[in-house]
Amino acid sequence: MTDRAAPEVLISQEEIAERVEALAQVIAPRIDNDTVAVCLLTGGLWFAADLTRALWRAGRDVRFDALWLASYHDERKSSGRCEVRADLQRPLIGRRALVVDDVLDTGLSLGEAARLVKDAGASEVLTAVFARKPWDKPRIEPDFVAWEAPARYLVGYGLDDEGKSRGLPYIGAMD
Ligand SMILES: O=P(O)(O)OC[C@H]1O[C@H](OP(=O)(O)OP(=O)(O)O)[C@H](O)[C@@H]1O
Ligand SMILES: Nc1nc2[nH]cnc2c(=O)[nH]1
Repeated sequence: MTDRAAPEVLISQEEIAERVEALAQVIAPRIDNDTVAVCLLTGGLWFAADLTRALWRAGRDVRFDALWLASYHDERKSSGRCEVRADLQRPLIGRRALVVDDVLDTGLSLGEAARLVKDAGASEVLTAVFARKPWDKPRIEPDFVAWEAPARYLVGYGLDDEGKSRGLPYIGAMD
């Protein structure tokens, strides 16, 4: 196994948990139990798992679905294209959707997901990201943001370095 330099911790495991809990309190009044949480795979999995459980504590037992999109592959810069690797599994017609992802950078992935969800017939599309990076003109402004991140290459809490480090319980910077 090759040892790499540990990432610089930007937000701790404890602070992530606090922010997810606080965000669920803000989101809960805007959704109902018929809302479908749409997790963007792969990176959104960790935040979506925590957020849906925090929403349950806030009184909302949402439905769950996932959409697998890929844009960065193993690069640190967006390819500018968003590939749909797997589509939604459940009917969305007439239901409110809450699209959940780990990070908003250029906004290409979240914007594309919101469009796909709307095209699938959702009555309303809300979007939530854990981290928002300071991109000049993102393609979409998320409805809910847990943490304003710096313009650095983030890893942990779903964010990967060529597939590694998604399981770090904190978010760190690699650059
Ligand atoms: O706002 P953007 O510039 O589109 O960047 C954000 C997207 O980048 C990452 O996905 P990636 O394509 O790396 O796939 P992954 O979910 O498998 O990590 C991340 O999970 C977001 O979906
Ligand atoms: N791992 C990772 N993926 C991203 N996709 C968009 N921005 C980032 C980032 O900072 N880190």
